[in-house]
Amino acid sequence: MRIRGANTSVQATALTTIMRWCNSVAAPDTTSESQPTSTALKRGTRGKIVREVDPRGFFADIHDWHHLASPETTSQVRVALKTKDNMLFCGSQGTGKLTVLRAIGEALRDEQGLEVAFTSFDPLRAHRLDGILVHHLLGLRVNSDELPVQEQLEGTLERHVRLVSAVYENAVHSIVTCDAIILDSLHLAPCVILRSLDAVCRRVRNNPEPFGGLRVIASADFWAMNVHPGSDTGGYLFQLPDWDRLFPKQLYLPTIYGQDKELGRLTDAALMGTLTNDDIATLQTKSQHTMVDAAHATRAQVHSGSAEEDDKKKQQQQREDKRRMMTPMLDASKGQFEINPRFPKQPFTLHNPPKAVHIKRVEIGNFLIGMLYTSAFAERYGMLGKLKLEVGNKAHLVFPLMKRAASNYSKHKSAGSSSSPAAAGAPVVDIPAGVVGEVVRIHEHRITMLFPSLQRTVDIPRVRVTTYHSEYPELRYHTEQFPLYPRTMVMPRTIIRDQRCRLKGFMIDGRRMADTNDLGNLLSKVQHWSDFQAINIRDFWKLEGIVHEPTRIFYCKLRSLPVSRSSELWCKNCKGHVASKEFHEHWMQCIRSVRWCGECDATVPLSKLEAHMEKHQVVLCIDCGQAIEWKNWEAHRLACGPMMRELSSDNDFLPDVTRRIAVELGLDKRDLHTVKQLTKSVLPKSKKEVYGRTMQSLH
Ligand SMILES: Nc1ncnc2c1ncn2[C@@H]1O[C@H](COP(=O)(O)OP(=O)(O)OP(=O)(O)O)[C@@H](O)[C@H]1O
Repeated sequence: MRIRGANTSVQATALTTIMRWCNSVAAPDTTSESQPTSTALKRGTRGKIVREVDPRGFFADIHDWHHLASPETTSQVRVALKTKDNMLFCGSQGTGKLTVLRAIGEALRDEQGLEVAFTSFDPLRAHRLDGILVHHLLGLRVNSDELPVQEQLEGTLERHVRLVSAVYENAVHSIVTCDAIILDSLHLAPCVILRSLDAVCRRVRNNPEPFGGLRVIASADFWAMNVHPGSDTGGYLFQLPDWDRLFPKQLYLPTIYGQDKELGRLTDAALMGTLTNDDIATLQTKSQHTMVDAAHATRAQVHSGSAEEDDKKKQQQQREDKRRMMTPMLDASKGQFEINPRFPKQPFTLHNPPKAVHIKRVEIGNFLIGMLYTSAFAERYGMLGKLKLEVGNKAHLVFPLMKRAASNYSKHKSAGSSSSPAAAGAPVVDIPAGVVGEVVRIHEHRITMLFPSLQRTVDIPRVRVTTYHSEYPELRYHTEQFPLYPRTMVMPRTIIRDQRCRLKGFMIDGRRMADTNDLGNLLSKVQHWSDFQAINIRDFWKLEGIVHEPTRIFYCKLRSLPVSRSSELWCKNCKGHVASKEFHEHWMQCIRSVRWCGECDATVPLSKLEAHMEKHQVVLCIDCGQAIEWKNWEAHRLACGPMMRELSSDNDFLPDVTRRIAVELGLDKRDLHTVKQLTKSVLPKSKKEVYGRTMQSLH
C-alpha cells in the first residue's frame, strides 16, 4: 500500500508506519514518484467509502435500492442526460429524491463517462447514497458550530482543492477532479456554503458559468428545514439572488411512494397548508377507525378458533389491542431524556483501526481517518448510539432483515448491476423495516423480539457494519449496534431526522406538535390509514406559523400554484396587502430589500438592518439592575440614580483609591457607569441573531 502525494520524507515515514501496521500488504514502491494506481485512475471510483454488513447472524439490507430502474426514475434520468443544466429535485419525504439522484449519478458516470461525486449534507443519507458528506468533498470541519464568513470559507475550499491534488494525489474527489456532483439534502446547507462553492468553483475551474461548469444535481426537502413558527421570512437558500441561475431546472416531486391515494392528497394539503375542516375530520375519523380495525384483525388472526371466549374478555382484549397499537407521540422536552439515556444498556461500539494514531500523522492519513471516523457512527446508519431497551419495551426494526447469506448480494452489487436484488438471486426480505415488536428477552449479544403482526419471535443480533475507503481497505472501522428503534422515541423531530423506515402504529397528536411543518412531515412518513391515529389536529391547525410561509410560497411558484385563491394577499415580510397576481414578484423583491422591525412597527432597508437592530440591543445597567435598550443608554447613564451616588463621599462602598484615581484622571461620574451585555438566554427573543443571520447570508 502506498500513501500517495505526501512529500518524500513524510511519505517514507507514513509508509513505514502503515507497512508495520499491516503485515499483509505488498512492498511499497518508493521509486515511483507517487504514480496513481490503476484503481485511482479508474473513473468514478475516487472517494468511495465502502460500507459492508457482516453477513453472519442476521443480514440487514443497508443499501436498499429497489427502484433505480422504475419508469418514474428513468424518465428523470433521461431528462438529466439530455440537458447540461444543473437540476434540483424538491419534495417531501418518500418522494424518491434519493433514488433519482442515485440513478442520475450512475447514468452520468456509466453512460457519459463523467467523474461523479455522490455527496449529501446529511450523514445518514450520505451513507444511503453510498457517498460521502459534502464536508469531506469541500474540506470543511464536520462538527464546527460556527460558520466562517464567506472569504474565509472560500480560502478553506481552495486550500482543500490544492491538498487533494498535491498531497492526497486525487485519491479523493475535489471540485476540480470531478465533473458532476450529486448534492443531496441541500436544504441543510447554509447560504454561505453554496455561495462560496459557486465562487470557488468558478475560480479554480477557470469558468464563469455557475459552479464553474461543474454539473450539480441536487435534492432538497425544504419542509424539513430547521425552522420554527417564529422564524424569519428571509435568508433562505431559495431566496438567493442567483438561485435560478445556479439551478435552471427545478422540479417538484409530488408523489409519496407507497402512500394511500387519499392520504397522499391530505399529506400534500397538510404540507402546503390547505387542509380544510372536512379534510381534518376525514383524517381523524378514517385513521382512527382503520387503525382499530387493523388491531382487531391482528388479534382475530392470532386467536382464531377460540370461540368460547366470553364477550367481556373480548372487549377487554380489544381495548388492550387498541392501547398497544397506539403509542402516543412524545413531545420534544420529554423525549430528550429518552433519546440520550444517561446509562444506556446497549451502547454502540466502534472499533478503531489499529495504529490509527500513527496513520493520522500523515496528511492523507489524517484526512482519511477523519472521514471514516465521522462516517462510521451508528447514527450514520440509522441506528442509535445509546439504546436502552428493557423487557416489555416496544421497538421497531431500522433495516429490513434478509433471509439468506450476503455473498450473492455483494457480488451482484460489485458487478454494478442496478436490477432488483431478487432478480439477481440475492437474499430476500425476511422481516421488513419498520415492523413493531416487543422485547421478550435481552442477552448480551442478541435481543429476542416478538413481532405480533408477523406471529414471529426472532433473535436480533447486533448489526456489524465495516466502513473503509476503497483505495485504503486496510483502514477499517467496525460499527456494532442492534438495529432497533424504541417506540418511546417517536416524536416529530426525531422521526424526521433519524428514521429511514416508514412508521406504523402511533398517534399523531396535534397538541404535542410544536414545530413548523410537523403535521405534513409526520403524515409523509406513513403509508396507510391503519399506520396511525390522528387526534386534536384542529387545535394545532389554527396556530400561526404552523406551515413555513417562505417555503410554501417557493413551492407554490415551483408547482405553478396560486399562493391563495383570494384577490389580495398579506405579505408577511412587509406586512402589507398585495394583489394576488403580483404577489410572487412583490415577494421576491420584498425579501431581498426590506425586513420588518417588530420594535418600531416599520420596515427597515436590509442594508441598514444590522445597524438598526443594534439600537434594540438590550443591556443591563449594573448600577440599578435595569434592562435598557441600547438606544436609550445615553439618556439612562445621565439619569441613573444609584450611579450618581457612586463617586460621592457618602458612598461607603467605593474604595478611596478608586475615588482618588477617578478624580485625578478627570473621569466624571458618567464614565464610571457600568454596563453588562445580557446573555442570549436572558434576552426575551434573539431578534439580533435572527436578523444578523439574514444579513450575513444575503450579503
Ligand atoms: N419510482 C418509485 N416507485 C416506487 N417506489 C419508489 C420509487 N422511487 C423510490 N421509491 C421508494 O420510495 C421510498 C423513498 O425513496 P427515497 O429514499 O429515494 O425518497 P426520498 O425522497 O429521498 O425520501 P426519504 O426522505 O424518505 O428517504 C423508498 O422506499 C424507495 O424504494
